[in-house]
Amino acid sequence: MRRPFIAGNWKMNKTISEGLVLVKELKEVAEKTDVEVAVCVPFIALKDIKEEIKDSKIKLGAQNMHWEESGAFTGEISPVMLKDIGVDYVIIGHSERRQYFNETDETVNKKIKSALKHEINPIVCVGETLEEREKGIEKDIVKNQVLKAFDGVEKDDVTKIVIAYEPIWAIGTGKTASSEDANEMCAFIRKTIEEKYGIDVSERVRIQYGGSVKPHNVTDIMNQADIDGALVGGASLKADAFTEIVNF
Ligand SMILES: O=C[C@H](O)COP(=O)(O)O
Repeated sequence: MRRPFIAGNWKMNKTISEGLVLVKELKEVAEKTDVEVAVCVPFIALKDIKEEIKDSKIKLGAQNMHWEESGAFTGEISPVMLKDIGVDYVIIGHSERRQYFNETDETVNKKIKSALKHEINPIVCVGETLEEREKGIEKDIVKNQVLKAFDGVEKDDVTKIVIAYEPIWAIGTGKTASSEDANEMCAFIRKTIEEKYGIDVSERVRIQYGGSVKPHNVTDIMNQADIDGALVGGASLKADAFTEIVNF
């Protein structure tokens, strides 16, 4: 019922020409699978990558955006600009943006509502730090992030949003949450959505896991009942590894 969704987040990697080489190699796997496949690429590569994948099944994502449509915001990119290129998804509130660029629950919420207004599907990231998990407050943290992210979001829009649960301690570290722990949190996120919007919505919203997803652990992760996909960092930079992940 929920279509599996594997998205690669290239982060600040790949020149345009390197990115073009990679997506050319991914077209075939996207063609042959029922899994939805997206690449979330640096802003400057969006247009060229779009041109390369326009006749393929690969979807295009950005990694951030401003919530305003235009204005004096030096260095920022607006939803109007992303839509003009034909972007399908935008990652919002990635932990690296929260940690290094002062992204807050409030800006995440503004960005989500703006993306929806411009018909770009948000992939909203939530997740706890290691310290928070060790204190046993990880569910409180994640619930709070989810509720603040969805504040004011209309029921009809909820399933346009993909939620990515990314425990911060698992990102780029080689440590993955056990698939059971990851599923437990994804089920908890789904419950949080159910409490706010009802089960008809919560059963349809897609929840990804992110954090050191690799070819060797993806099957186990994707076999979990409440995990509908993966947001893949490091392993999305190599065609063979990402292809194996998509073919979990
Ligand atoms: O957005 C992707 C996540 O931050 C995971 O990155 P990673 O697969 O390199 O751990």
